[in-house]
Amino acid sequence: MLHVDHVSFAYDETPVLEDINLKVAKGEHVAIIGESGCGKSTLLKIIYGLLHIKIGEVYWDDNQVLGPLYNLVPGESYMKYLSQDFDLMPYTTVEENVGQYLSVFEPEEMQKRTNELMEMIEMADFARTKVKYLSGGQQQRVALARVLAQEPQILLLDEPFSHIDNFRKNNLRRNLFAYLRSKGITILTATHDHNDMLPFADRVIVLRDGRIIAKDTPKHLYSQPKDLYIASLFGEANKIPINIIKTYADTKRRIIVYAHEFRVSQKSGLEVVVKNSYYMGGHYMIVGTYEGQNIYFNHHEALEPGKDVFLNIAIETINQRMAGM
Ligand SMILES: Nc1ncnc2c1ncn2[C@@H]1O[C@H](COP(=O)(O)OP(=O)(O)OP(=O)(O)O)[C@@H](O)[C@H]1O
Repeated sequence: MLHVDHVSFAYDETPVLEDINLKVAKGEHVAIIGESGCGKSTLLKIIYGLLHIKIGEVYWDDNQVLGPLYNLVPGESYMKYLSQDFDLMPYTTVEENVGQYLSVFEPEEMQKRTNELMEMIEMADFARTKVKYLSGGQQQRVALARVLAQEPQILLLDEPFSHIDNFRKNNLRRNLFAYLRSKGITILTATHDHNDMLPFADRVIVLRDGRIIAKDTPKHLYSQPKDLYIASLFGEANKIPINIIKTYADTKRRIIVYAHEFRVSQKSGLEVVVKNSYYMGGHYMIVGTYEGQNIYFNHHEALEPGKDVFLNIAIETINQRMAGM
């Protein structure tokens, strides 16, 4: 088990992480999500032992992770960290990069594993290409295969798909996380893209300004977000008083409503004035206003700016959000 025990950290005077307490079981996949600058990379670097912490401790089972003051070579052997700068050997080939840490005493096995990993990242055709000639996305894929080749017990992934085009991303995510699960590797993925974690993570840690503000399953976090910050990690969302959507409700409590949960209604509901319509492919995202507050909702067609429309949501959605309050 990984145990981050009440860790606080600052690079200078400004606190970057405050009282981080986290346990991750063997084989578990935990996603760390939050806006840019909230401390995700810093947390992964601390877990890997790249930064010296004065407050708190990190353990993998009974081994304490010792920081750079104690380790000449950064990083722990049972752990691998895929950083945002890929740490590749630019003047050697894809194949050599992937196979670098595999045992040369079993050449056949080494070749088989290298091929398997190159297939997984869909780079077999580039086996003999020098890494410096690859695009950013291709290099990121090679970096992934390279850390996997080392079969760590725990893998720390920092924005692992940030440079990879959408065309490949979905397939790669599915292949990678299925592979890691089949090997029982514990995973921590830092991301701000919910697509990296909703289908794959067992649990999600939400960071805001260096603090953990939620720990939950992806499904629960999405369906009952505690606040607008959390909901906004999943897409456009609104926070509005229940009684302005359902006039009969005798509570001013505010609930989160995702843009796709609104239905445009002819006669009743929340009355908004349309400001803009944005084409999103399968729908339009409309920005309207209600008493000076922007309201985001989806609709199948664009709406004329200045038009008054009524928005409604299903009672089931209200009940679900109320249950989570
Ligand atoms: N080496 C450093 N020295 C000083 N401050 C730093 C250093 N690295 C990061 N920071 C600051 O620490 C805070 C957290 O940064 P961190 O990179 O951990 O955030 P993040 O959530 O991973 O962001 P992103 O999603 O953009 O990668 C930021 O305010 C950042 O400016």
